[in-house]
Amino acid sequence: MIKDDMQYLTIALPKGKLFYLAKDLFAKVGFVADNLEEKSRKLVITNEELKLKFIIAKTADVPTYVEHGAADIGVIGKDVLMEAQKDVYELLDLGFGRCHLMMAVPKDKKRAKLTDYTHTRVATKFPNVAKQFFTSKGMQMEYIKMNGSIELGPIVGLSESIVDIVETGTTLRENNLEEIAFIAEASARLIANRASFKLKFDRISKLVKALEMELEGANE
Ligand SMILES: Nc1ncnc2c1ncn2[C@@H]1O[C@H](COP(=O)(O)OP(=O)(O)OP(=O)(O)O)[C@@H](O)[C@H]1O
Ligand SMILES: O=P(O)(O)OC[C@H]1O[C@H](OP(=O)(O)OP(=O)(O)O)[C@H](O)[C@@H]1O
Repeated sequence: MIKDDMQYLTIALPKGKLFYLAKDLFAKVGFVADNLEEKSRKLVITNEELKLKFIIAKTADVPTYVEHGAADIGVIGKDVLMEAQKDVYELLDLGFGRCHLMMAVPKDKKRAKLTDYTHTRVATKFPNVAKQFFTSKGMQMEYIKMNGSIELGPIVGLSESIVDIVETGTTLRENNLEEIAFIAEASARLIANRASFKLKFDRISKLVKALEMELEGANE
């Protein structure tokens, strides 16, 4: 059983926005499996011939699967990876899922400078990233962990600000919020389990090279 698993390469794909982008990129380098769909109720999809297993995972759990070796490699947004603080290798920037982490506040309650928000409440899905950012600015904050619709926080009086990702800026605009501090760029990354990277080095490094070539081709 253990020997058999050794031959397989297990890939964790996140449900949600990155799923089909990741699936399509893997398909371009020949990493495919029948019936690999985001909504599949079968959560492990195997291609026996290619010795591949795809795990369909909840976004925030991908770094956990990879850190523990339940998956050899995985695809995850840099934002979630920064927040998860897991001991994994980050192998490649896959270029899609581009967005950035930032702090935003209600337009009509904007304070003169960033440090004027010290000791206020910040609603976020990313408390670790937020804390690192505010600590680097010498600011102590109260963190309120949310799981979605973060922009609601200041509207309903739960917090004075948010830390979240922005892509087009539409959600901020539609909720009368304004970005006041940039925190970090994010995009999808290929990550690997540390032991798998050594034990399956040939296979993983060939995959990384193939993906790099594919991404370079797409950028030309
Ligand atoms: N506009 C965007 N909104 C959300 N995520 C984006 C956006 N643009 C790029 N991304 C990237 O896509 C990743 C996955 O987003 P998605 O909304 O599918 O996950 P999630 O919100 O964590 O999942 P869930 O809905 O299960 O909580 C993000 O972590 C981020 O890296
Ligand atoms: O700048 P925009 O293009 O408007 O995108 C940013 C929005 O997208 C994400 O939410 P998501 O769609 O993942 O829903 P969620 O609020 O449930 O996390 C993020 O949390 C913002 O709310």
